Amino acid sequence: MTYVKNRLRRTMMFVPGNNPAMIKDAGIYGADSIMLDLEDSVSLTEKDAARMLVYEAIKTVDFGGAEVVVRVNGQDTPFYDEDVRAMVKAGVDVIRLPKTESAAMIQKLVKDMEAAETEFGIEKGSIGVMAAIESAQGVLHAPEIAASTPLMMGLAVSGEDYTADMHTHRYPDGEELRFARNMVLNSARAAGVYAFDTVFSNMKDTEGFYRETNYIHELGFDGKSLVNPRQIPMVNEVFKPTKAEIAQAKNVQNAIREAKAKGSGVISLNGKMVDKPVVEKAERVLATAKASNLIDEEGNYLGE
Ligand SMILES: CC(C)(COP(=O)(O)OP(=O)(O)OC[C@H]1O[C@@H](n2cnc3c(N)ncnc32)[C@H](O)[C@@H]1OP(=O)(O)O)[C@@H](O)C(=O)NCCC(=O)NCCSC(=O)C[C@@](O)(CC(=O)O)C(=O)O
Ligand SMILES: [Mg+2]
Repeated sequence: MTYVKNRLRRTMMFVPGNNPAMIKDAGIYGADSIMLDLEDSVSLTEKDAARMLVYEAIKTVDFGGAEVVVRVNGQDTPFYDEDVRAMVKAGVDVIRLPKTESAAMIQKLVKDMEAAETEFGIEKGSIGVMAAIESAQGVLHAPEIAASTPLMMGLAVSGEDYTADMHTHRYPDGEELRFARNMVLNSARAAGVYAFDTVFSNMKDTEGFYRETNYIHELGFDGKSLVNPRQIPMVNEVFKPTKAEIAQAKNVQNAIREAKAKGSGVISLNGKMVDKPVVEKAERVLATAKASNLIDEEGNYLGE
């Protein structure tokens, strides 16, 4: 497996690391990233067995081209050292550190990964890291955490632990997460890394899931942590650029090409100004459309 810094990461599905049936089939649902969990979905008595299972799975299971992320146990637990060592040896793509509260915690993770890479003769820097922001301290230090290492792939908001730390609960309107979401997203963008929204745990509330996914898509998140495969197509639907958005993005690209040929960086398209930020947004729409197989290399629309 190989860590790729830039790729489509709309859906990151948690898979409990002690559940062989779920792990075996995790690749069939089309998640962009599969997150094998050694932390809170695994009971204390199963930590060692889950680590061995996840290690074997990374070596042998076909995850259908998904990126493979492992959430190790926290640095304040007796499981962390062996989790990191085993996952580096297995050749995971990305290690997710839970309950990250400082840049120093990520720098320790990178050091521990380097030690394991040396031990097992693995190329340095071939595994990415990501940080879960799950507390008031984590949110306050999100800017430094995001910029703590060139290996940083992204930051994730973790709404369940965060709301516990803030002495509140999850509510349908998401007000309790507003500050954390904005801090994490802004910190990720400032450092040039990915931003992931938190899990939505009520599988029966489809309407609420769509509402939350639309909201975080509008804010600018790259993707969402998920707990169930039924959530994958719903996120993809929300994140998919429409045919009209793709056509508009192509018009913007053509218009700016024409403007540049005339020596200008700004032009009007159907009465609206097209300048650098508009072009950047159009490029992002086309990159997502391409990665979602909605257009070919030449930009021709391929349809659903
Ligand atoms: C929720 C439920 C029990 C529902 O079960 P159900 O059985 O009712 O589901 P069904 O829909 O009926 O399943 C249909 C078929 O899909 C298979 N299937 C289901 N889920 C699958 C899956 N995840 N991976 C692969 N396969 C799956 C299933 O095996 C079946 O396969 P088959 O029998 O062959 O048809 C189940 O999904 C599940 O266990 N989810 C993962 C829970 C988890 O990991 N929690 C920890 C992470 S959060 C956290 O820690 C908080 C956080 O840290 C987060 C942060 O940091 O962001 C924070 O602080 O906020
Ligand atoms: Mg958590």
